[in-house]
Amino acid sequence: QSLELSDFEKIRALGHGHGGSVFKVLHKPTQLILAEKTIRLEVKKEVRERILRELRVLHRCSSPHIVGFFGSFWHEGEIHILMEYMDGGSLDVVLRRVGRIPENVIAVICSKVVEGLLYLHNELSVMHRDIKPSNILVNSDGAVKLCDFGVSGELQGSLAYSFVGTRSYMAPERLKGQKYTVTSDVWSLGLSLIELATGHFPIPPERAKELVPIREPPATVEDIPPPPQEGGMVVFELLTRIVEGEPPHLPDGAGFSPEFCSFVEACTRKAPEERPKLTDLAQHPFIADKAKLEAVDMAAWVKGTMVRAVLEERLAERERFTPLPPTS
Ligand SMILES: O=C(NOCCO)c1ccn2cncc2c1Nc1ccc(C2CC2)cc1F
Ligand SMILES: [Mg+2]
Repeated sequence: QSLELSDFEKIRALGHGHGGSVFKVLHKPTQLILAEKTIRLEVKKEVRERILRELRVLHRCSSPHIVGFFGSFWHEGEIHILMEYMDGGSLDVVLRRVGRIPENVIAVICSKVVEGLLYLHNELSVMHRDIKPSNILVNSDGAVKLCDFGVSGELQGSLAYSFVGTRSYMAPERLKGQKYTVTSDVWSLGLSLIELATGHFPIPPERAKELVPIREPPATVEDIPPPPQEGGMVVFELLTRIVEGEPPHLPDGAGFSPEFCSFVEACTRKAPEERPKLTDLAQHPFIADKAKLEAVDMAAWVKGTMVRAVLEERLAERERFTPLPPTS
């Protein structure tokens, strides 16, 4: 196999999700800094082979809105997936640092996520199946990219039963066991946008809670507030509310533009057939005005959210690559 476990040197842990851990690693032969995700799966040999074969499709995947793929291999019951390192991290962590994200920045994020979903649909014929802030990554070049999408049906199937946690971005039709369509990703996008804009997961509608103030990023990683206690609302009550309750929406009187409110309202319609298709979304006024989007300095905004420690780490890496001026 082209990738060898021994060629990778762990630099630091980037996160631990349900079923998976991600490390920042150095690939010694190429000196590339990558992110290595490991997922423990006890599956038969032919299932392991099929997952690797299905992931190989990712080598043909090249889009500015999809996290790069460098290969994958099995080792002692764990699959290792090597991908592009995104130094700005995932939006769930960025959100905890800054409280909530300004609407003009959300419009840029939303536009790139829709383009990424269109790429997955048109080029790979796959739906994402797990759109949420933690699967949208940003970097200090101002890029916004998708990861953890269902490119391998086998891996998707093997992970299906590991869904835990009290927050579900799943569309009502999916919670009712009906078939998952690309507009289910649109529902999840709508929920994610409300969370980015208000700083709260939108179900149950927390009328009492004011908007989380937009904060300056903390000085060090330790100052990042912990994730909301997992023991939130009882899961069943939450899922019932999603299936039977009114759809979530942006709070009125909070200064969100009519275009933003209209975009979110369309995404979170309960009936999947009433939700816009990705091509309709791409032309929605909230994200169709490219000049408005280009006016946002995304690179500067992401840098502003990165704790100093990570920025210093990044500069050190850059020095490693910048050739020293020739000695005179
Ligand atoms: O990681 C996942 N869920 O996260 C939960 C486990 O922490 C999942 C799930 C289903 N999947 C079905 N096929 C792949 C994956 C997949 N991982 C994954 C997908 C795409 C990439 C592209 C290179 C960017 C990297 C990935 F790691
Ligand atoms: Mg993830």
